[in-house]
Amino acid sequence: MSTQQNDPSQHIHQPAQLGDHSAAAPSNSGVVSQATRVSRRYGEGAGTRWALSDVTIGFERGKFTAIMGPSGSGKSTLMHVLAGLDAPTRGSVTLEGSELVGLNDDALTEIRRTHMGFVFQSFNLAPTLDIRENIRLPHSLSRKSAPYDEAWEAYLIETLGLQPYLAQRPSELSGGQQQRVAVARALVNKPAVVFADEPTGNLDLATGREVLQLLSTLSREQNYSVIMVTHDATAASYADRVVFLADGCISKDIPKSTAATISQLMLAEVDA
Ligand SMILES: Nc1ncnc2c1ncn2[C@@H]1O[C@H](COP(=O)(O)OP(=O)(O)OP(=O)(O)O)[C@@H](O)[C@H]1O
Repeated sequence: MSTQQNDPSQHIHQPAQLGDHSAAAPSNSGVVSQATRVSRRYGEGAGTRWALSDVTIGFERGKFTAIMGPSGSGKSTLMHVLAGLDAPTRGSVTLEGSELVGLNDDALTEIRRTHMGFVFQSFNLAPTLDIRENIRLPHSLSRKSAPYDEAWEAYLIETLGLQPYLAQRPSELSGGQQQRVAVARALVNKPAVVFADEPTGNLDLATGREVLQLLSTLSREQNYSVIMVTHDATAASYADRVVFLADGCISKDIPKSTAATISQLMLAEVDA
């Protein structure tokens, strides 16, 4: 991997402010999550590292995108910035046309609970809650005044095959079962976007495929966007689009491809 860094400070760009969506996709477009000229710097002086350098990318509703790239290329930073978990040094990040940059932590937390879902490699279920309580957690924690959609919960439980486990604790379930609970929890508030960080990393091959198939089918059916960070070319082959990062920049952006093609492109990135 090249250590050459693209210094985005050469670009003069003022981030859009709250209510000013001039730099963002309009909310009625197909783009649900958008980063515009986003840079993220870590450290100062000689130790400066640009984890992201002037990245512009939009993610469409109903589309499943995989983000790939060598270790240290900026995948997690991009996902964290898109989810409002990390603030960019420069640039604009919008969700459904609304600016996230500049919002305080409480506002970002509420947006994450009501408009985003998260699926992690390590499942991250609450160990003391039973499965039904875990599925309902994003709704219980949010200030959302909308009534809980029992029919939607029932659909998720049925589709994900969770009925037999509802009264159990996460530790009593297998990894695959726990990840299906995490998928239900991620979808319970009908998010605009689901962020998945290596969602199959702790699953066997068959269970991993099942989880990816569910994420992909549900995103199409329910019209939410999935943004998945992965090192696994097979997992990325379930996506409608594969974006490659290298040294904090987007190096390739391709439509749905086979695992073999994605592997070859990944190898080319590592060798570059
Ligand atoms: N909190 C931090 N402090 C300092 N540098 C950081 C921090 N987080 C990330 N970086 C640096 O930013 C760059 C991008 O990191 P990032 O975690 O986004 O890469 P990644 O592609 O997700 O890597 P991996 O595949 O290994 O998880 C790396 O050089 C990393 O060392």
